[in-house]
Amino acid sequence: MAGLFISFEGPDGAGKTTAIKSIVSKIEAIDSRKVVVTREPGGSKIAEEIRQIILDPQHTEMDDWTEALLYAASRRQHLTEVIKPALAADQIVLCDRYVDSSVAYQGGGRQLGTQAVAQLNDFAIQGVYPDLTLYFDLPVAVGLQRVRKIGAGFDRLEGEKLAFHERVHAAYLQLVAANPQRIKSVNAAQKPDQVAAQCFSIIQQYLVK
Ligand SMILES: Nc1ncnc2c1ncn2[C@@H]1O[C@H](COP(=O)(O)OP(=O)(O)OP(=O)(O)O)[C@@H](O)[C@H]1O
Ligand SMILES: Cc1cn([C@H]2C[C@H](O)[C@@H](COP(=O)(O)O)O2)c(=O)[nH]c1=O
Repeated sequence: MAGLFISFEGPDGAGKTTAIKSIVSKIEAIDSRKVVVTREPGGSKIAEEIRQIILDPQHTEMDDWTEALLYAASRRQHLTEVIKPALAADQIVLCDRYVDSSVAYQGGGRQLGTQAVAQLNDFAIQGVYPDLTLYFDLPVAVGLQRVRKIGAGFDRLEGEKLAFHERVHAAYLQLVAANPQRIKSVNAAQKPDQVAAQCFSIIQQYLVK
């Protein structure tokens, strides 16, 4: 498949969305391909509807495997409707979270097992992995503090206890160590413009000038 697929990963409040916004124009300045910004869970009508179900803080009774399956279903729909067509059209896809989030949050955080959740997602993604994944490295408590400051309240996942988020963090670090070719760490504790600059210096190596 042509195109360039980049995912952004990390704990809640790590600054992924903020960085993606400022990276788009930097990419467009040197690569003529169309840049598509999207996110998971979500990114298409059906996938966004699944997102609402998953993140609703009132859905306290949701079974952990149901949660994992819903993330995978949302991913499958998004991949089919948005990511694959964009890559086939030789576009650049910047995706705020993708399959590594499921491995870290459901595999690690929910303790369903990182291998089991990766296998579940194999059905959804059929081998479509990002060319590059930027991992936003930040202590869990700092990210949650940033989210708290926004004042919009926590969604169902953000509202989990600290131990859950620490397990997510540990699973991410394992993913980073196991996939050095694909996943590159970014220091997300820097100022927003420094974070964006570090992301872009990595992405630049994948662009067509
Ligand atoms: N480098 C930074 N330093 C301090 N604050 C930041 C930084 N980057 C983003 N923020 C702020 O932290 C909050 C969360 O940022 P953002 O939404 O970009 O994170 P995110 O990784 O997309 O979070 P989530 O995964 O929870 O959606 C926002 O209020 C944003 O303004
Ligand atoms: C894709 C994906 C996401 N999550 C979690 C991570 C976050 O807590 C929320 C999504 O909210 P965001 O503000 O858009 O980052 O969902 C997950 O647990 N598993 C996944 O596969």
